[in-house]
Amino acid sequence: MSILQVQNVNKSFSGLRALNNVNLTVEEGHVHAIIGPNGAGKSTLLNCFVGRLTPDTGTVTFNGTSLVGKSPHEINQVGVARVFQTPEIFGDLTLLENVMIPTLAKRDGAFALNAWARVDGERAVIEKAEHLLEDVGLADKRDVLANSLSRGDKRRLELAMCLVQDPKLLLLDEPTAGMSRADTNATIDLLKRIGERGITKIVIEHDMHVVFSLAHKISVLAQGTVIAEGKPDDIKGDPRVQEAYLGGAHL
Ligand SMILES: Nc1ncnc2c1ncn2[C@@H]1O[C@H](COP(=O)(O)OP(=O)(O)OP(=O)(O)O)[C@@H](O)[C@H]1O
Repeated sequence: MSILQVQNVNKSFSGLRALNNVNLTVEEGHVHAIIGPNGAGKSTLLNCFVGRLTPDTGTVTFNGTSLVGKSPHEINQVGVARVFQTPEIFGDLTLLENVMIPTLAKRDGAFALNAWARVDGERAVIEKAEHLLEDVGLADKRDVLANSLSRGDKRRLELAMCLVQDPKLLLLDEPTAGMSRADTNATIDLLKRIGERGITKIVIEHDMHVVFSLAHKISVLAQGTVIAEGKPDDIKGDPRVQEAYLGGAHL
């Protein structure tokens, strides 16, 4: 069953066609990778899914609900969460506080920081946040300020902040960018474990090791157009992809 349908999406920036009639279907529970060379339109497409951009034409439907014209907050409320290339965390709060914030925001609609007093009594919220920190391997740092984390840990923290919202669809924009090979492999394992919960994921990624380790299906964008789509093995051998993506090099 599909969870996200993208039909005939177009987006231009002052004459530049960033997305050209993009069609995409994401199956529930799958990891769907979107790959392509720099400037292919991957981030533009993701931004159309989360309400940061509105397509000029076309439809984006999540679980039967149109996302076009909805605000990022509204889209988040229907179950779509995004992990950014540059982690969006609160540096001067502890890890535990960081993970608690999205839960409170989701529950109250608008989060007010003076709500901390109330939060003290909220054992369930604290326990959920603690579990998530454990899941991403940061439990021992729960009372540390987020500013002091390494880049890899900041990304893990942001992932926990997304997961605490119980998203149905998780969008990951280059989740391993700038990571060492060891951190990259740890992130692959972590994302596989999250996969066991049945959360659907869309991953934009340049690292083919990550893509082929995780993806059930891959869509290849080049100059705003989907030039190929299929299972990892099909994509690996597709000459159009090798030509467009790596200038003829082998994936
Ligand atoms: N806000 C904007 N204003 C003008 N042009 C833009 C804007 N955002 C993206 N573009 C252009 O649209 C095209 C697609 O950009 P996009 O960032 O979506 O590509 P990408 O595939 O994500 O690239 P990368 O892998 O380098 O992140 C590029 O030519 C880019 O310069």
